Amino acid sequence: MNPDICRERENATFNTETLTNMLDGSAEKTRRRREIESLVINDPDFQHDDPNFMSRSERYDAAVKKSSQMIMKLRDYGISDPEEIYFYKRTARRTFHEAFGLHYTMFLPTLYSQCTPEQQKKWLPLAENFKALGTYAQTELGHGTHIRKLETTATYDPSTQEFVLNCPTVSSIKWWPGGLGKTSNHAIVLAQLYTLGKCHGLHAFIVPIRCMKTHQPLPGVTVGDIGPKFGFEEVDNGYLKLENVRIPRENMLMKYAQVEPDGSYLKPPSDKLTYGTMVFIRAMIVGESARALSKSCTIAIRYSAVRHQSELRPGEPEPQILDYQAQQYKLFPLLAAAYAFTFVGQYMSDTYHRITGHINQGDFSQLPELHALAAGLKAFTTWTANAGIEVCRMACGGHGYLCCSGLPDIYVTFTPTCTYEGENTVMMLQTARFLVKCYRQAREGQQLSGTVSYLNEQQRLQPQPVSSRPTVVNINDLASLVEAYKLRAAKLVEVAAKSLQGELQRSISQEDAWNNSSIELVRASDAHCHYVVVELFAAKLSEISDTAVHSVLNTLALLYALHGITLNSGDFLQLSQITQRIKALLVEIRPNAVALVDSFDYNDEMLNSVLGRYDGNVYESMFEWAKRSPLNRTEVRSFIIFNIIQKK
Ligand SMILES: CCCCCCC/C=C/C(=O)SCCNC(=O)CCNC(=O)[C@H](O)C(C)(C)COP(=O)(O)OP(=O)(O)OC[C@H]1O[C@@H](n2cnc3c(N)ncnc32)[C@H](O)[C@@H]1OP(=O)(O)O
Ligand SMILES: Cc1cc2nc3c(=O)[nH]c(=O)nc-3n(C[C@H](O)[C@H](O)[C@H](O)COP(=O)(O)OP(=O)(O)OC[C@H]3O[C@@H](n4cnc5c(N)ncnc54)[C@H](O)[C@@H]3O)c2cc1C
Repeated sequence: MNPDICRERENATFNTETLTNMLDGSAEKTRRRREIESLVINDPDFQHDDPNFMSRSERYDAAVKKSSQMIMKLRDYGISDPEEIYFYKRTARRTFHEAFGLHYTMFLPTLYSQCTPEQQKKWLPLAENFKALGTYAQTELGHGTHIRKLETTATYDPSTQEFVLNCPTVSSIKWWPGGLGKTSNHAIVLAQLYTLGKCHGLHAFIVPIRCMKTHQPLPGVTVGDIGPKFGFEEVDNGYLKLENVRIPRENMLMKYAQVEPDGSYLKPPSDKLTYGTMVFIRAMIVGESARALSKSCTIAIRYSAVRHQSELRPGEPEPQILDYQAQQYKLFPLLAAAYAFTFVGQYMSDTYHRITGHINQGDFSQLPELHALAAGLKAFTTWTANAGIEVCRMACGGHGYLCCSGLPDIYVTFTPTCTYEGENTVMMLQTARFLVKCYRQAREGQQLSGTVSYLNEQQRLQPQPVSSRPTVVNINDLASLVEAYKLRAAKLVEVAAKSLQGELQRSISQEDAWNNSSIELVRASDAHCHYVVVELFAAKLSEISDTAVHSVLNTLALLYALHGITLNSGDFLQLSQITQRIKALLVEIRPNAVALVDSFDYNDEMLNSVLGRYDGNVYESMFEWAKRSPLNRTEVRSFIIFNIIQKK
């Protein structure tokens, strides 16, 4: 064990196992999680070489094999709890997505949430036993964001009680769905529903695309892989062109909307229920932001504890780079954000399941807030985590750029979260749409609830414009900082609403007014989400009984809140002493930095990083890794070429 990393662990002021148990929910949950992870770690089938030594085709084939193995093994172990399956899979797939990922994350959830009981009776056994292997095909070449303009059609033929699926133009070809290119034999296809000559907008259909026996594309189906991407190498994101493909009427997902045998259309309680799967994934992505950022912080902080470089004081030995204030200022706010997002991810998941429970009972009243919260937090946390992963990579110097550091793979796998499941700017504008509506309701005296109730509070307490009020902040008191974020959010929502109002008074259209206020609208959503994150971080602290853990997390929460103020100082009164306070907090966190990342409890296999190894023996393992590179399998590779060049 590297002596530096040993010393770091000896200097910690809290018990990492206590914090790990808190993050898991209990000591028993930690035990069980580790037990499941050890099933993968000790399984020779999952001991393979670094995918970075493989070609794309090899990586895809290996991913399909791994997905298949995981299915068999989970069955053999009798593991069926979704959370335990997740622990098993994330250990086996390490940093990468799995080939069957879309089947689990979108195809199955859509069947669960949008099929009638009869349809579930038919399709769930097929899908849960992987006879029907599916994806979620919504995006087209011409449209990803603006789904009301998707062009694929599903036209009902009452004479045969079938839908005829068509991609009428090149721009209507389905493009991007994960697992579509080579893996799936079915797809949930989002298409414009036409019946009795009328268009009823976007609906979901189960479309067989490959023969369940031969896996050959079915008649009228052109399907394939869209080619190499920035990452996601294990996933065959694909294209799908449908030409007069007929499916039975029963293949339209009819839990909410129905087409009768004669073609008559029964509309849903809300036309946004078709969008439900997207809300689910957005909510889950918040937790993915926490995991990607916490993994990156684990790697960068452990490496920074063992890396010695340069000179702090002349004549002294080279210090650990973690002792540089600049290195701490890079990494510790990200470590704080990783903890914040871990708690927000738990809150988002709980909120999603609570509200969808009400929706399943027919209460749709909280759907707008769920949509706004999932959209905003997905955008807010992925933007922060995406940038943070790059900061962690660069904080590791040259070795951070090696694939064996794990950071390039974390980055290229994570970065599309800023785009898929709702491009982040578009999502922030969706949240803004909800905030402006709530602001106007508060102005009219309506009582708001949930995460926007502060808009009432500000109106009631101080009717004068929010922006005119002084921001007095006690920088050592988290509650005071939460109030500052609340005031900032209220102020920026008011600024955005007033910008809209001002545009409208110039008698331009609602749409142009909206577009001309987009900068303020996005900033208002960002401020709202930032307040929600700070507020939830503070609320979590009140649940922590262990004083040592409470103290270190309180320090992190103060750092997160104060650092956020410096990043947005234009929105807060720039409090000059904040920078000094931040410096003091960095010093406070320094002895606990490694223990704090240890508490995330990522085993080396899952971390997949030579720099972030638990034992800190970085250089030896880097050298061993490099020697396994395919280019080093022969001592001489292109001698012939050199020979030719030398002869000229
Ligand atoms: C965890 C790891 C997973 C890895 C795999 C992930 C693979 C990736 C998969 C994908 O990317 S699937 C495709 C994802 N695509 C999108 O997310 C498309 C984004 N675009 C949209 O969602 C919509 O086009 C829009 C931007 C929301 C606009 O929709 P629309 O034009 O219909 O709405 P508006 O006119 O803006 O608003 C109307 C009204 O509807 C409400 N609303 C919009 N969306 C939803 C929703 N999902 N749920 C509930 N309500 C919604 C919106 O708030 C408006 O309400 P009011 O203000 O009128 O009350
Ligand atoms: C790795 C990956 C996996 C994917 N997997 C799937 C999948 O499984 N299934 C599936 O259906 N799709 C999938 N997608 C597609 C994904 O959902 C879309 O790419 C995403 O919704 C963004 O849409 P777009 O590509 O049309 O971007 P665009 O909307 O064209 O974005 C381009 C720019 O336009 C801006 N813009 C667009 N509309 C507005 C507006 N109203 N106001 C302001 N600015 C705007 C955006 O902010 C952005 O800056 C995947 C994509 C990726 C990268």
